[in-house]
Amino acid sequence: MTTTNQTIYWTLTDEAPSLATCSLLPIVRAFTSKAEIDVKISDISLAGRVLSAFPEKLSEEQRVEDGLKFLGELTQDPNANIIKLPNISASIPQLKACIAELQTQGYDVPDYPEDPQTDTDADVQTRYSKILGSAVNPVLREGNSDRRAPGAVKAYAKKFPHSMGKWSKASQTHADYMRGGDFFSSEQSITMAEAGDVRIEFVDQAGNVEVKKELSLEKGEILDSMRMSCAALREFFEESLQDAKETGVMWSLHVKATMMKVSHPIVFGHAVTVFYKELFEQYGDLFEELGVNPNNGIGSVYDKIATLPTSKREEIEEAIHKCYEHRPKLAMVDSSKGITNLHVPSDVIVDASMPAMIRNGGKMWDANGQTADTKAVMPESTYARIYQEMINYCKTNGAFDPTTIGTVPNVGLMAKKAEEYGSHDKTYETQPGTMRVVAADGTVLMQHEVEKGDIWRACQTKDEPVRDWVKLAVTRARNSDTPAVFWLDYKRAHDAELIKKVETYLQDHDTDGLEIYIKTYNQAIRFSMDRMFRGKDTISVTGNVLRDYLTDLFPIIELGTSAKMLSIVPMLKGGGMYETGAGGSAPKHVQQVEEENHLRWDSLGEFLALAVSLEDLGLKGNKRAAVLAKTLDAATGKLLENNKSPSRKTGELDNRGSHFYLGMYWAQEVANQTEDAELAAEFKQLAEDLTSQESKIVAELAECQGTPAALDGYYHANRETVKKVMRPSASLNSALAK
Ligand SMILES: NC(=O)C1=CN([C@@H]2O[C@H](COP(=O)(O)OP(=O)(O)OC[C@H]3O[C@@H](n4cnc5c(N)ncnc54)[C@H](OP(=O)(O)O)[C@@H]3O)[C@@H](O)[C@H]2O)C=CC1
Ligand SMILES: O=C(O)CCC(=O)C(=O)O
Ligand SMILES: [Mg+2]
Repeated sequence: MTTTNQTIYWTLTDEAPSLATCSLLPIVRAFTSKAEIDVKISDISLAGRVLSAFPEKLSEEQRVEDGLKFLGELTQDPNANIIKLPNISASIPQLKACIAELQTQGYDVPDYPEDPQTDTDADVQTRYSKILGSAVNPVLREGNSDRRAPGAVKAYAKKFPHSMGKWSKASQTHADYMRGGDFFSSEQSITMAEAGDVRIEFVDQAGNVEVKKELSLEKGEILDSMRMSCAALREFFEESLQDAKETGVMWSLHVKATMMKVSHPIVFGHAVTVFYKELFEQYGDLFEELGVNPNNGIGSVYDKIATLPTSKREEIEEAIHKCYEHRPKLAMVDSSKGITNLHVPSDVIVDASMPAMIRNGGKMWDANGQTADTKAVMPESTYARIYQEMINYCKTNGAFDPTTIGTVPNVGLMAKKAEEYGSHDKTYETQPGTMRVVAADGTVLMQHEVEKGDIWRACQTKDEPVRDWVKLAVTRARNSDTPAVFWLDYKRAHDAELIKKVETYLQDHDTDGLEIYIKTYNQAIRFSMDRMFRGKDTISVTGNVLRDYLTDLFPIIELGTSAKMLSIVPMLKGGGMYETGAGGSAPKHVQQVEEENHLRWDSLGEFLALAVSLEDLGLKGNKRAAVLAKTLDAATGKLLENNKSPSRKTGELDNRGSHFYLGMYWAQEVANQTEDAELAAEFKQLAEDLTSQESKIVAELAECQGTPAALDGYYHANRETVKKVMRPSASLNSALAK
């Protein structure tokens, strides 16, 4: 498939970003249409993905194109130009809610079968499993990741700093993680000297061999295998709960059940059944009958008991409450609604939750709506240790000061489902026996003894992405004239393999005058924090998980949110994907719209992404696109300087208002530039209209706020209704229509 270089594919996603798109896109198109650029929508929303999976269940008019499949193919095209907004990575409870909503709207999509009994159910479950969890990003990310805060954004944060919680030296907050029995302690890793096939096998205690999966590996590919002990995990949870209870600190769990969609829901489930141990002991059989799945959170218990007679239900609710008596305080997601950290596995996601806690002076919310110190539990020790380093740093030096600190951008290994983030189809909850990786000739390459309930997984890292990542790191270090640190721990089997490659591939590049280091995670974060504290910048060059974690951690400390990051994925095949920021789809923001018609979503990530997307079209020969890119950058700079970003408060400038300002500044910039006089003339009218009507438009955008806004759906809102909500200014709409 080939495309002209005149199309930008703009993804339609979920929640706050999809609302924002309704307001922003008409403005964007007013500009791009003058440069013969078509901005096409591609629907990759959760609802869109569900609908496209069951065409045979839908009428002709109800069917939708499989946007993800289309874009996945497009990533192989050197002219691909995709603007990717954050989407929901759905947990099972979210998927079920989405299905139920579509059914009430008249779409005959099947229920999610938790425990398939028939072939039809099994087929439905397979189709849904491709939609669950982080199903979008790995398909589109056919390149490595380059995320940073542009100069103008950093300057904005220094001029208008976000608030930071105070850190006390006496804070009880700390990270807690397993000291043994986890993936870190059991990791094994090999590099393929030649291309070849391997088998993942399970050998039971009687010696029977079951082939779990066959893999064709490329020359130079790294394959890891590792095990987490179920017994050690449960013991760790019990000890950490008792320790929290004894020391009087709140307890919170931080995992990534969305991205790590197979292993982390299991880990989450163990936390639930250990925390509510007596409950599950007492009602285990009943829960089994009712189909309670602790991996879906304690919320699953509440869901399933809803159908029981009142007296039984109340008895179980009583038993749940009894568990709290001898457990520590549990961190809350929404204390006003009684939603705890263990309710739903997708509510607390480690990449965003830990930085938010650190930004908050090490505190999370308790059941009374008060903030409290917390024991932040991340069972897997590999990455948890970096958070403890930052906590230590903040306890010693106080909170970081956004007006003075430097920046830590990231170059992340991500392409081709690198490392843990591609392990889902090679993750197993085991029976007692041996899990092993065997070469075609029968040689056992790696093996682990496993017990019942252990989690065993294998991870692949291809050579081509590693080469590209090293090159990207050198290029970024050169272009930003900034030291770069590879965060690689020689004690980790996988990293030891990677270090050999990095040392080899660095020699392919001119690194004269560059500062490039390889440091363990703890050394790397201390080095970076020390420099950041002194106002200096340091590029982090990391694997896939740290890419994800650090591109929330540092931006949330530096800028208040990772939404303000420029996030570029230079695709291996030459195209470009421009992600908007590094954060998620901000469900809380939608709630505010529904209650008060105020959208606090900041589209800065979209503005930055669009500018580089246009710049790329410019480099590929479209001169007007180049002018639009430059003027958009200038407009974004002005928007930041004049503080026209959305406010959190209803009645003040929101997402729609900041879009208006972007449009006004952009039109002014285009009208005033001299590179393309004809284009300048074409934008004179729009610039004048928007400038002269500024106060009227801003008033119209404020007037609509304060009362609830119905969106006719959450996962599959009615687009026409949303458009009306998101485009309430008649004056702005008519200026754009002209
Ligand atoms: N690239 C992707 O597609 C990603 C998708 N996700 C998905 O998003 C969903 C929610 O994830 P969650 O971990 O809650 O993270 P979110 O980033 O959605 O939410 C955390 C908080 O970050 C702030 N925030 C995020 N984006 C913006 C923005 N543009 N403007 C202003 N503030 C912003 C908000 O803070 P406040 O409420 O204080 O305003 C928000 O509540 C999940 O389904 C997750 O899987 C997550 C990460 C990346
Ligand atoms: O795809 C996801 O689930 C989340 C991705 C993410 O958090 C990131 O890439 O920063
Ligand atoms: Mg992330």
